Amino acid sequence: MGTILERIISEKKFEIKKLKEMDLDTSNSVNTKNFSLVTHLQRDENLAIIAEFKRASPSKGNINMNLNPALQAKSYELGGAAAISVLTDSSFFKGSFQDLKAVREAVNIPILCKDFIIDKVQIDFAKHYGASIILLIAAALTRAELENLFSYAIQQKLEVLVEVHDEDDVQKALSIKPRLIGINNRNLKTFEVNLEVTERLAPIIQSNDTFIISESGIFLRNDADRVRKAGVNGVLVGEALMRSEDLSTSFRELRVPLRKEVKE
Ligand SMILES: O=P(O)(O)OC[C@@H](O)[C@@H](O)c1c[nH]c2ccccc12
Repeated sequence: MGTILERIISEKKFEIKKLKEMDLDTSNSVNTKNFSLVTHLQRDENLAIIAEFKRASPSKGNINMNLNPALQAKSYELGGAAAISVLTDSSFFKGSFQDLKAVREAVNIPILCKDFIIDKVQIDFAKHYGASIILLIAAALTRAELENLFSYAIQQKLEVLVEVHDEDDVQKALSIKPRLIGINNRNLKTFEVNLEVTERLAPIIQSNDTFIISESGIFLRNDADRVRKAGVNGVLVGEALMRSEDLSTSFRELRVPLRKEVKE
């Protein structure tokens, strides 16, 4: 059986074979327009929100199967999202590259291709369908693989969010000096979610050149405040926004000021 992460990775190996058999017509690529999340984070005075389009997940089952990706993405942009994350994994999250493309055509902010990337061909597809940022999960890669995929993505002019969940991942991630590190509060082996993970790991990442994003399990202002205090620049939010019946209120709740002492 193995952990969910192991199961996903073995499914990816199979998908990668299929991607390699397809001929990507790069003359027909979606225009990525060079949007930069790093540039956004350098200027944002509030907690930045990466809003995720996530129809379903292995831990929660179906979250919201009725939403249109382009319309939801437009509402995220209007609500003040810094970037949009789109799940492209189909087997476990019911996403697709078509969702990514639909979102790219609907908004003018950076888009993160959310998938389990272990091969360059997935980076080519992410870029082709309009991603400006890709995710690399430290726990799914050796240090050498992480380094290779990271430099390949940078050559393709993509930004990279390196995801960590424990101290070993952090050491692996820091060795490649990424500009964006995501701390996943959800353990991809057990599904357990705990914001304490951000509180533990953010202080050991602190560096002027690296922006930190706290990922998963953020629903309320209290959660946003808690990770902001731990020193992060932004949050990645899926379920809370996919279930929200009033997105502008949800965004207002989560966009807490980065420095508490700044008062108007
Ligand atoms: O729906 P949540 O709890 O707000 O979580 C969003 C996001 O962090 C989560 O979808 C995620 C974080 N890292 C991942 C890696 C792969 C797939 C999904 C994820």
